Order: sequence, then C-alpha cells, then structure tokens
Amino acid sequence: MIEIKELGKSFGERVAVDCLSLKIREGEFFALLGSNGAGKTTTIKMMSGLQTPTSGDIKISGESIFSNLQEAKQMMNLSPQETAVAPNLSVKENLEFTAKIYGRDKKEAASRAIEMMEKFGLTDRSKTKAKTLSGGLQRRLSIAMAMITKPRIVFLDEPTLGLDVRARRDLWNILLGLKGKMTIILTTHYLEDVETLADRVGIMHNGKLCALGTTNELKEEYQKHSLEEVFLYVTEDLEVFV
Ligand SMILES: Nc1ncnc2c1ncn2[C@@H]1O[C@H](COP(=O)(O)OP(=O)(O)OP(=O)(O)O)[C@@H](O)[C@H]1O
Repeated sequence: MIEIKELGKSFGERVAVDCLSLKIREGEFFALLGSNGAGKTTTIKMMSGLQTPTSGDIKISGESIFSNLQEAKQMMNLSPQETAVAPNLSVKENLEFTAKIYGRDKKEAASRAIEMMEKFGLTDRSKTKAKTLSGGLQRRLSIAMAMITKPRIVFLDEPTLGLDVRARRDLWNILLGLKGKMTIILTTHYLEDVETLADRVGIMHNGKLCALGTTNELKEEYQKHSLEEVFLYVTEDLEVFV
C-alpha cells in the first residue's frame, strides 16, 4: 500500500502540488490524469524519490520513503516522459545496463534482458543502437528498462506520448498483461484507454486532487456518460485562464 499524506511541492511562488492525499493498493493500476501543468509529473517524481516534497509524506507499507530513500528506490522504477535510453547502446545493452545499476550480476542481467526483449517485442532489435529505433520502439525500450528490475511499483509518465495508434495499442496490451503483477501508476492524456485499463483514476487540477474513483464511480458521481466528460467538468475553470 502506498499512502500519500498531505503532499505539497512549491517551486518558489508556484504551487505545483497542493496538499495531495491518496492511497494506492498493492497491485493496483492507477491512472493520474490532469491538464498540462496540473502537477502529475511532480507528484510522480516525488513518489519515485526523485524530488523532495515541500510538505507531507509518502509511505510504502507504513514506512516513509524519505527515511530510507535508497531502500525505497530498490522497489520501484520510473519510465520518465522524456525517453531515458542511452542512444549509443544497443537495445540489449540498455537493458543489461539498467539491471546492473540495480545490482544484478552479469548473468542475471543478460537473462533478464532476453526476457524483457521477448515480453516487449524487441528481440529482433537486440543489437540495434537505441538512437536508430523509431520513437515508439524507444518508448517501449524505456518501459522495458523500467520493468527489468521487477519493481513492486512502476511509474510511467505518459508512456504513449507521441506513439501512433497501433504502437499505442500494442503498448497498452503489454501493460494489460502486466496488470495485477505490480503496482502501476501512470499519467496519460488518453482518456479512452484509461477507461478500459485503469482500476482507478485520480484527476488533478491546479496541483490538487479533485476527483478520485473508478471510471464508473466518477461517471455516476458527476452524472456524465464518459470519463472525458467528467474530466472536462472537474477541470473546467482552467479554460478561463488559458
Ligand atoms: N523544476 C521546476 N521549476 C519550476 N516550476 C516547475 C518545475 N517543475 C514543474 N514546475 C511547475 O509545476 C507545475 C506542475 O508541473 P508538472 O510538470 O507536474 O505538470 P503535469 O501535470 O505533469 O503537466 P503535463 O501534462 O504538461 O506534463 C507547472 O506549473 C510547472 O510549470
């Protein structure tokens, strides 16, 4: 169980995340939604220990991640918005490199790399340098790298950003296969995908969590026919400022 309590993050005068409280179950597929600048990436960065909160706390199984950050980082991994592959390394080398950073020996790193290439449909690209892969395949590699350490919790920041329809569908199918096997927390702007995949959805607006529940619960609560309608409703005042 991840427990976020009154989490806040400010950059100077700007409040990026404002008193956010949230519990996420072990094995849950949780989608964090919100308009541009709502605070999703900042939230994910704090949850994965990459940014220090201004206030509040994040606990995993009752223990604050900030009391032993190194230990907490061992059980989670992040695929950031900007693809984090090493351009001059091959697909296999990128995967092995990540596994080694997380303390796996050479043999285990190699076998895990093979396993991940199979799972993510990258086997025939094993020796291809990452920089020559298409954007979609780089994204897939980046996610495979986040998964190679078999984290208990994985954060995916807009995993389908810039992908074409087929690549996006393929990736969602891969994620569907991983559902329940680890806690997956992702941000995305593709609401129709979330509607079928996520166990629960949180919608952020101006740094605050303003809606939380299953898609059906949210549709019922706000008397709307789709998640998109709910989203537009709860983030409505934004339009005034843009
Ligand atoms: N390092 C930083 N320095 C200053 N301001 C920041 C920094 N990082 C984020 N912000 C600000 O915090 C707010 C939240 O940003 P964040 O990236 O978390 O939003 P987001 O919901 O992920 O947006 P998007 O959908 O566009 O990725 C924004 O106003 C952003 O400009």
